[in-house]
Amino acid sequence: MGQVRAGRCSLQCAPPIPARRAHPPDRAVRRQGAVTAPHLTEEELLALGAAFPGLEFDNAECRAVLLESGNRDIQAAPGSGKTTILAAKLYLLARRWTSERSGLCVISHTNTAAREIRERVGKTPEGLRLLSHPHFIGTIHAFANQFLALPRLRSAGVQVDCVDDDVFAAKALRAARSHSKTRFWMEQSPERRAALVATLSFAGPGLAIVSKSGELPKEGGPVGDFLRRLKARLSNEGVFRHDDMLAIAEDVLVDQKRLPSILAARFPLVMLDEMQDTSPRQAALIRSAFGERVVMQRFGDSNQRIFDGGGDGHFDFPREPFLTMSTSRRFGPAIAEMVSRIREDGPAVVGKGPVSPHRPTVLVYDTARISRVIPFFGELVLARFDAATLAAGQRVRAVCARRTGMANQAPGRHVGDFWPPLATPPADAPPKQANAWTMLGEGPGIGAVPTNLGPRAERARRMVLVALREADSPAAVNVREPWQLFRGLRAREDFDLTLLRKVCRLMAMDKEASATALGRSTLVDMLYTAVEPLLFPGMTRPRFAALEFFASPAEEADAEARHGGLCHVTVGERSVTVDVDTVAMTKGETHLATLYLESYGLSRRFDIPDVVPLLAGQPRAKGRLPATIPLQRRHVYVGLSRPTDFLCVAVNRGRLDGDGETTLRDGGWDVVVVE
Ligand SMILES: Nc1ncnc2c1ncn2[C@@H]1O[C@H](COP(=O)(O)OP(=O)(O)OP(=O)(O)O)[C@@H](O)[C@H]1O
Repeated sequence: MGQVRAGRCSLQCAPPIPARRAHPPDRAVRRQGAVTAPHLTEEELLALGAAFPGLEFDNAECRAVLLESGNRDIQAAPGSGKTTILAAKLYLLARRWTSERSGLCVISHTNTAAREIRERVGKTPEGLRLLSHPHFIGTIHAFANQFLALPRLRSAGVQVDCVDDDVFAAKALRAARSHSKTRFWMEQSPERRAALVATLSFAGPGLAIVSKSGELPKEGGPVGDFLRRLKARLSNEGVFRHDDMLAIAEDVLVDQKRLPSILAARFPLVMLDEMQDTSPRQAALIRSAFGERVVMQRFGDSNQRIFDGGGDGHFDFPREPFLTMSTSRRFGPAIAEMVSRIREDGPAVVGKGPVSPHRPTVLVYDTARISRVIPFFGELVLARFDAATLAAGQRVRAVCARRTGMANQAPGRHVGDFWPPLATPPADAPPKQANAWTMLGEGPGIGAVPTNLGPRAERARRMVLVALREADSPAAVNVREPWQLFRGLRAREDFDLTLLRKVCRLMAMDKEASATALGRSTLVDMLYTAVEPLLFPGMTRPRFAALEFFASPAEEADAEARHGGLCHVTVGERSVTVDVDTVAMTKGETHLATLYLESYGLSRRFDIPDVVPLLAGQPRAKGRLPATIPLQRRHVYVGLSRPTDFLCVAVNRGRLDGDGETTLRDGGWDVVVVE
């Protein structure tokens, strides 16, 4: 079984940072312990004017954040420029950074946010330096993978093929169904037990094998033992769930006691973005990775917390005494007023962005007209903004808190009710598989050193191995590593490796080869020619090319899905595109105009009807709210705080009580009926 045993994972202790021999930790700590976060001065802030023309940094709250050099939380209102200030601060720090061994560590919650920071930082030559060693800008998962879990797995001899919940689920379910006792057990309660199998995971330090969807059958029985062996086998084949990597990272931290000193020397200053959506478990992981020795600055907005982390601990952001950025640069006073009414905590948002002449508007629709809601909003936008404003590139968006939900309620329950192309895919949609083009891509470690030919060549060889496995080639049976495959093939007299080597070299050297549909089909064709003698006779060229493994990469699928969210609205000669999506996918964005679509939440209430009195500026009801309500309201808060100029909210007429429209009008909203 290799390094991972059934029941418990016993990965060997690994030095956490691969360069350990070159920089023994103790020496590194002593030598690098002197590197501390630079203290920025008022004079240095003057450089921001030239580096970021058009932005202002003279606000007292902004300056306090820029000059802060200690451990501090920053609670920032929506649109207050927290991402902008973070990028400006990184630019100033980059100008002062001289160490080649220690770097800045910037950790965010989502890939989108990490990319946004990297793009902004990369706009200046000084900031560009932060995009490579010794600095790190990436997600929590990328950090945990790159510095904790992957080194541990590598030193235990486990090669990681993919970290993907869907791929894991597909493989686990396939294996479970081919084991007769487990298949019989699953048939007793198909949905629940399939979920148990699909989410087999490692848990906590110690790496116990559990399921995220309930209790596993006990060890000692045929099914319980099989499932534990299955998890161990998939791990040894290099297939993991995202959560596994966090658990492995936690495990490393428990038995590598010197790791926090090493990481603190490597990264004396750590900045955390989107802190509100970092789960308590992730926050604890970061805290124990760096210990108390680093300076840690955490940016976020507790009012925008829409991922609750599954209740895995106490949420401690912002910690007193924290700095505040309460002034929004995104919108003016009218939108700020509406956004403030719905906030959970803290002072009102001050709107210092552009003063818009367009009044916040409620769109009231009858159920029969629900499909008109988004086009109607597009028409209002066309009536309010000229062609030049629309062409300037700021987006027009319709957002909804819920992607799915089948409640027995009048439509308006989720985004698919308003925009059917975004309705959930059918439950029997095929599960995601390992993907050739993702494997050839740049990997999960945003912020890693630039990829060189070695790792790319290794990825190409691994891609060949997995392709052979997916094609059920006898040559891949019990072969775990690419070098084993190639050594075996070299020894065979009936197989000529020359062409296969050529294909691998092409995939490694020509990054663009897999970037287009034509390039990808050419590669698959060449690969087939090279490996044909290793395949079953029935595995014809078209069958090989049709393997799920060679499907278009995720980005293209995403792009197609995104296309499904676009609503083009034309009036006369002019048109506008309304881009429809969920709140979770649009957080952090700035729009010209935003339509917030009501939805039916986990609280078993509709979000907008539930907050009509608040939206109208009436005092909050006293008493405790059911636990799910604040989360639902925070979605409304995030959605309402996106636009610079025009804010709309859609609500079903049947859900507004008799006084609803009057209440909203009295509270400063225009109310328009959807025609
Ligand atoms: N210092 C500044 N001077 C002028 N405009 C600014 C400044 N900072 C931010 N802005 C503008 O305000 C808008 C919001 O900025 P940004 O996205 O950085 O805010 P944020 O606090 O990260 O938002 P959110 O919390 O809602 O995601 C952008 O249009 C940005 O250009």
